[in-house]
Amino acid sequence: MDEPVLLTGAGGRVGRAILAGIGEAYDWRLLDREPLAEEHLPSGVGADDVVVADVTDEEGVREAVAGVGAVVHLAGDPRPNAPWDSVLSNNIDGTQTVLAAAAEAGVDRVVFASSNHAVGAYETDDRTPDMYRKDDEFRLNGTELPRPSNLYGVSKAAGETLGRYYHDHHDVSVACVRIGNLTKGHPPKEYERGQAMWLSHRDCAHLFDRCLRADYDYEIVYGISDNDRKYYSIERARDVLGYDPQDNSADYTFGGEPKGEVESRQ
Ligand SMILES: NC(=O)C1=CN([C@@H]2O[C@H](COP(=O)(O)OP(=O)(O)OC[C@H]3O[C@@H](n4cnc5c(N)ncnc54)[C@H](O)[C@@H]3O)[C@@H](O)[C@H]2O)C=CC1
Ligand SMILES: O=C1O[C@H](COP(=O)(O)O)[C@@H](O)[C@H](O)[C@H]1O
Repeated sequence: MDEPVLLTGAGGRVGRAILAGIGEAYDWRLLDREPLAEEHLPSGVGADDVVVADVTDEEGVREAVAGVGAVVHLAGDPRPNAPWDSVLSNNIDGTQTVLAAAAEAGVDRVVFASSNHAVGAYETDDRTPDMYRKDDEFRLNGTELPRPSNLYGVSKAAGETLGRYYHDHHDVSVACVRIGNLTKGHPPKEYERGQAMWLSHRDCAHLFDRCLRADYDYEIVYGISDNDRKYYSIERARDVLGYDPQDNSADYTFGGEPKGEVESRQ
């Protein structure tokens, strides 16, 4: 891609994982409401490429999207227990502001950080904990209706629907990635749900890279590694985006140690 890619929420966990993996592959414009630490900037990204703005600030966002070819929209309140006023402003209003500015500027594609919490209520008492385990065959594939776990999940479902609207009415390609649990270095420790939806840092960067390169119209995909324990299908991400994850929480003990290291000590 010749034009810059705008990354919102660049200073956060997901933003840093993306920049660590594919920071050198694109010409970036980075936006966050907090100033970004210089050590997290990829080489080639200077002060002129960094925008300190809130995604609810229409004018600031309009300036940030001017001339970009794509937007990766991560900025928002990531807390599953976030209160309504925060998700309404940061997640719903912020996402609408970003999508509207992108559509107005003629940006080709927007990649939206959705969440497992948009569908968390599929994890019913009668399905859990079996659905978190390797031999259980229950799968969500992205075609199901949202069933949010919480108001944060409602805001993510709203972001997906806003993406649908801006795709249908303004021809923006939109990929919504229902991210599982991004954890660096190892799957979440002693947490079955987290191990079923682990997204490693390298698979995260690769998945967003595919979202920036593949051709699609409107997609909802799950963003998890190729975990044995999965209850989210990654087939759509493989087929449409060419996602080819390298990591699997089954390669680690329940406590998060690489199995190879444990075996070599025995
Ligand atoms: N980390 C994870 O495992 C998951 C993350 N996600 C989603 O991915 C996105 C990024 O999450 P994380 O990096 O984990 O969160 P984070 O809190 O580490 O990073 C979010 C970044 O966005 C910025 N930000 C927040 N509200 C903003 C606003 N109104 N305007 C401008 N900047 C703002 C913050 O300053 C921060 O740098 C979020 O939308 C979150 O809901 C979804 C599922 C799982
Ligand atoms: O959307 C998100 O989901 C992950 C996983 O949820 P959890 O309730 O199992 O921890 C969460 O860690 C992350 O903060 C959130 O943005």
